[in-house]
Amino acid sequence: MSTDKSPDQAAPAAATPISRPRGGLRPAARFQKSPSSKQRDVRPGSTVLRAALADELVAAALALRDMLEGAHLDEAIDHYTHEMPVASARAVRNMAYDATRQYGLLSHIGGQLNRKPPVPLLGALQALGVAQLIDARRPVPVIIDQTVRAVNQLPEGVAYPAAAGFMNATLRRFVRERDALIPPNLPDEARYNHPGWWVTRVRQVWPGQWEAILAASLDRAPLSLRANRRLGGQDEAARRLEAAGIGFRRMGVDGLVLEQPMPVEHIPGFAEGLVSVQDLGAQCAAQLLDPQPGERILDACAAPGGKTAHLLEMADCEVWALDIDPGRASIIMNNLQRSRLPLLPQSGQTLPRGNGGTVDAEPATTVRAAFGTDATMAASDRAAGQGHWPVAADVPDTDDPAQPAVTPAVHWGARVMAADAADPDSWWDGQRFDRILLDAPCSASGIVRRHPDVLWHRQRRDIATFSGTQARLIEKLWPLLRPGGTLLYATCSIFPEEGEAVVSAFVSKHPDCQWQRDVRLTGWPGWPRNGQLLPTRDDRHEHDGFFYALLSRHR
Ligand SMILES: C[S@@+](CC[C@H](N)C(=O)[O-])C[C@H]1O[C@@H](n2cnc3c(N)ncnc32)[C@H](O)[C@@H]1O
Repeated sequence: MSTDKSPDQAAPAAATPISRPRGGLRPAARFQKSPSSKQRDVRPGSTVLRAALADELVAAALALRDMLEGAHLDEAIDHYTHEMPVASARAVRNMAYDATRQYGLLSHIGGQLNRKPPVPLLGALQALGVAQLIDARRPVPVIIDQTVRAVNQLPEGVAYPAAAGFMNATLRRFVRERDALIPPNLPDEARYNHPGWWVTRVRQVWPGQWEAILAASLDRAPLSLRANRRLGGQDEAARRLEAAGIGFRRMGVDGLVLEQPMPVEHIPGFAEGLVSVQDLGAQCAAQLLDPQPGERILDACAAPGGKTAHLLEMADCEVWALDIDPGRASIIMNNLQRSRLPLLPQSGQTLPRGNGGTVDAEPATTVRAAFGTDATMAASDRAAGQGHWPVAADVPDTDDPAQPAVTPAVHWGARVMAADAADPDSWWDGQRFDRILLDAPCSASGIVRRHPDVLWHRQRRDIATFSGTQARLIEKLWPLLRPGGTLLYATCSIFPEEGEAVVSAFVSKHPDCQWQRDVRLTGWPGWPRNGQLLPTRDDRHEHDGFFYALLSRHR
């Protein structure tokens, strides 16, 4: 995890199914071309605290350009800032996030300023310059000067000979004609900084709340924490924060919201797993599913494992944590390790152990087929460069007198697998689950305030594609639930096509399924009966957008 996240974006990347960079990221900016940075060492650990604004603008423009071409914004920013001083990397992150949050307006202004569209990188730099000029606190001459200097640092082949003049002229024109370029009657995309189809759809489906939803989605999300109940819970986390002089509010049963975001490495107890970063709306999942000791639970789409960890913090249960993406499955293990939660050995696997030896797991069963060769814990261990995984069956050497007695049989923890939840034949052992969490892949339209790039990656037709995948997953997983068991269907979407519609269609076809609408959650007096949490800045219920439906299977 990067250590240079800005206060705005201190949280590690949340679970988000937004698209991968298309064709990989571009080469890093050539900071050595900058006249200012030529004379200074701007690498981390050097005495230089900040690169020139022109350098920061180049890095932000590269990241914005890549984001518009399909890259994850966070990944792009990390890529272009890893050699920058921490303060500059933070400034780049803030500039790139701010520009992404107002890209509807910036692209509208660009359309007015430019006779023909500039090459994408020059257009991204212009958008960043305009974003800086829109902010009335910024000194206009410095912004224009540094943005023009930044043009001269763009990689060869991007900036044509007159590009600096073009940038200078268009930024000055923006300053002169600002009011005419930002009239009150802007088109929806520019006015609400969401794609036009998105605005139309939210207006249709949430007629009373649509403007509040769009506004809340453009907010900077606060840093919300989940306290680990096994390590002292909310009381202990609160005590540690108070001792460090960090302002916070307690929210719900396990939640704490910091007054000021900060890099996660600075949060007391984060490294030891006392707290994890998780939105308050996401914290509802484990509470709704209500795991009980001794139960066998399936977390079907689990990476990066926030909800898996919460389930295990709540009860001594066995959680099968699946994710189709082996790389993301290994992140589940990292997160469980940090939270001091045990991994159960996979069938047929040999796991590394704390004292450098190995633990032989039980003989191979059908579960073994779930793993590709790259997805075993040992392989993930190597990839992640970790020393060892905490294993519930962490058997000490019996010939070492310093070691305690042999650990009794494993009875709770996570079995992490890289597997397709929609293909149970490839991983399921035939024993039904007591509870299933289906946190299905979705549009991520509820978590825009944390991932504003989702706005510019999604297309209208994607919503129907996600609905189809969600319907398929719930159909495939229902038979794995024991009679009397409970399935929690969840998405981080605000579109009913991915929530209410998927569940209604499913319930209507399955007489053994009952939708439990009268759910009460401790700490949530206004829990919505339709299970749809909408993104809100309300102090009492501060959260992202989620949809939850609790389904019970008749005996
Ligand atoms: C919304 S995220 C899950 C977030 C996670 N539950 C958490 O709280 O940290 C959806 C995940 O589903 C995974 N996924 C998508 N299709 C899948 C499938 N067919 N089987 C298993 N996992 C899948 C994606 O790789 C992604 O990590």
